[in-house]
Amino acid sequence: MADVIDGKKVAEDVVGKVKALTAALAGTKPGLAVVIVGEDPASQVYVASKSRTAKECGFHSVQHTLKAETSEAELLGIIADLNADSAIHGILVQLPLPDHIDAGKVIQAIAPEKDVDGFHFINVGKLGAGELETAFVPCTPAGSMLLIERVRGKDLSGLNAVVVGRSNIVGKPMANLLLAANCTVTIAHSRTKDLPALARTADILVAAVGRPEMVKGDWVKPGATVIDVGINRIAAPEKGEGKTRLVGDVAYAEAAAVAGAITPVPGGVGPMTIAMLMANTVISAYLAAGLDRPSF
Ligand SMILES: NC(=O)C1=CN([C@@H]2O[C@H](COP(=O)(O)OP(=O)(O)OC[C@H]3O[C@@H](n4cnc5c(N)ncnc54)[C@H](OP(=O)(O)O)[C@@H]3O)[C@@H](O)[C@H]2O)C=CC1
Ligand SMILES: Nc1nc(=O)c2c([nH]1)NC[C@@H]1CN(c3ccc(C(=O)N[C@@H](CCC(=O)O)C(=O)O)cc3)C=[N+]21
Repeated sequence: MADVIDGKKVAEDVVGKVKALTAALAGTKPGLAVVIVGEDPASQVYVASKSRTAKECGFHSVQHTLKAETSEAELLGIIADLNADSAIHGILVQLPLPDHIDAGKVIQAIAPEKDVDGFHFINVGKLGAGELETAFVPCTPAGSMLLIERVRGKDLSGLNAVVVGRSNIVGKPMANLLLAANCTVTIAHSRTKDLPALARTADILVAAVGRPEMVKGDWVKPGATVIDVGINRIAAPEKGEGKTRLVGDVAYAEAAAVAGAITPVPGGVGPMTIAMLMANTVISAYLAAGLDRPSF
């Protein structure tokens, strides 16, 4: 049976480090602004969790909850204000945005030095160029890398990594991080041929697809490290009528019988995403104060 990678525990370690760095930052508090447009209930849960963790870290935390009808111009105005506010070191605009707002335009309006999501082209470019020392790396892939390092150590040289999914938020930055760590990386997507056979070549298999339990046990190489990024809410009639539960993109029980180590859902990558947002924000505050960049 695979070792279960305890993302909650590793996230607590990261948050503990953020707290200590915050306490050591004389004079200023790291400031995080989270902007949410509309009332998507899942988004509300994540945003509440981000604000709670930010307060726990000792941050100055502000949340802008805007009506679903908010115009793009209004949102861009708020971002301009946050860009200019010296008490704010990190700005996160919760995605997805309503259809009448151009999400790309909004993301590129965030000052790159406050882009703690790592979605601005400046940060995307730095990651692509391997400039990890100065980039903000997207939180989910950054957190996934810390989990992989906990299992395999920091030296991932020569390992075969397969990333299933090529989104700008997860798949592509994940692949770039694994490449920077000297893995041999393959990115798979909806047009990939014989995905099960490709997945079986992976020493490190990352699933970021958004399809409940798609990755089966016989897709997993014995002993592989499996990182399940997927968060899917599905019906759970066994828990009662109308009840739901969270599952990943990996058929957990089957995969755990074969893998060397695996992340659960919930309690795997999800908590790491929030922890790395705090890490990026404290990094931003240190840089703004002219201090050395802390590492995680
Ligand atoms: N734990 C966390 O903190 C986070 C979790 N998530 C979760 O991760 C998952 C992925 O998110 P995200 O990257 O934003 O999703 P996207 O929908 O943006 O991307 C999904 C990717 O999966 C690929 N794909 C879809 N179907 C298949 C298939 N049948 N076979 C192979 N590849 C396929 C798509 O391919 P193509 O490009 O060809 O369409 C695409 O590249 C979701 O469940 C999301 O909820 C996301 C962010 C944070
Ligand atoms: N600009 C932006 N940045 C994001 O990072 C971002 C976003 N938009 N939009 C939505 C996705 C999703 N996301 C998650 C964060 C934490 C959990 C998390 O903590 N999950 C818990 C379970 C939570 C539950 O029970 O619902 C877990 O996996 O254990 C999940 C998903 C960040 N995202």
